[in-house]
Amino acid sequence: MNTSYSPTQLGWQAFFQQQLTLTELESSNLGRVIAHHRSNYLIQLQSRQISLATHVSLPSMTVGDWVLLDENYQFIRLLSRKSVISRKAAGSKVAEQLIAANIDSLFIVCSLNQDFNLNRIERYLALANEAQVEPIVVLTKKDLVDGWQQQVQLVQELDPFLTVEAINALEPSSVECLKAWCSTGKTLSFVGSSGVGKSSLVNTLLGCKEQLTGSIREDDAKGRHTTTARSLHFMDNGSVLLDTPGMREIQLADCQQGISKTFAEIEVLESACRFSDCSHQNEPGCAVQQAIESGELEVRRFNNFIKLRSEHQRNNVSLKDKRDKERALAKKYRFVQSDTRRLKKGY
Ligand SMILES: Nc1nc2c(ncn2[C@@H]2O[C@H](COP(=O)(O)OP(=O)(O)OP(=O)(O)O)[C@@H](O)[C@H]2O)c(=O)[nH]1
Ligand SMILES: [Zn+2]
Repeated sequence: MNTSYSPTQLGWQAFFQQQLTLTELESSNLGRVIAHHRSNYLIQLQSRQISLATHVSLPSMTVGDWVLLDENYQFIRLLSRKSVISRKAAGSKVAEQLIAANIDSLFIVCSLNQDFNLNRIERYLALANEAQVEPIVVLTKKDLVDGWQQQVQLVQELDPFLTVEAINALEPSSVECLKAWCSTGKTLSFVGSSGVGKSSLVNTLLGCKEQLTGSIREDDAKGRHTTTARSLHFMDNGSVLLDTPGMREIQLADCQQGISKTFAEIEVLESACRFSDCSHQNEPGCAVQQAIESGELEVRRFNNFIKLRSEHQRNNVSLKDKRDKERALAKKYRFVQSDTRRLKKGY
């Protein structure tokens, strides 16, 4: 690929510049991770792409990360992230999986037909709020649904300050409203279930067919997901789009602030309960139950809050336990290494 990009077109911002010395700025190469495959990372530099083989010595990286490379394109270090979206890895494995790094806004994509689900939107809002990136809820397939205005209203009721847009992802004039977030140097990411129209949206915004979409997937006899890896695309106006594959399971881990911010009004109610450890079931003086009875708080929203909070607590305990064990093991290795060195030197 011979296309040349300016640092700003790659999403370079003052936040990253501040992390470099003058010498590093003059003598090193800067690159952005644009794809993460099983055995390598694909790095976009200003005028070329390079492949960096995955290796235990490399930190865990994800699409959107900025890396510093020496003059021979050898890895020096990963730059501190402005934001990162992560989840607990799918399945029973206890690990955090990075989804996207250094993004400015997150498009939460949900279709207005069968996929429409307020609980799922709240889950994604918690992710965006944890990462402190601006969430924009994008409701697709407006052309296929009558009465979509009602669904827009339901999403808006989750938070009066939330931006909610209903669109037809296949129609350029319909996605025009999203261009306000696509300004030069900004990185946008998309999350949402498989088939909701993320790749279609990327294509319409880019004005081309860079991403294969579901209609092409339907020819795939194996029925595989169209988007198999996260990837970055560069828009002509200088913004960067980061597509993610549809995720069947987004379990929250390390997301306490995100959950608090998403359900702020419930936490305020909780603090007004008579008992500080109120379970909001049938205790006297429960402000949460009173709010549900008066219609001020929706039962669905309360149940989802309890569900996400307990899921988070469960995952966080296992993650913390894993990290503590890893730390203890690393300390043990360091001790054994220094002990061996000491014995070799004979003192
Ligand atoms: N009518 C209509 N069809 C849409 C719209 N958005 C997406 N589609 C269709 O829905 C199907 C799935 O769209 P994709 O863009 O592949 O969905 P995706 O979210 O990228 O799916 P994954 O790659 O599996 O994560 C395709 O056949 C699209 O043409 C829309 O707003 N209106
Ligand atoms: Zn209570």
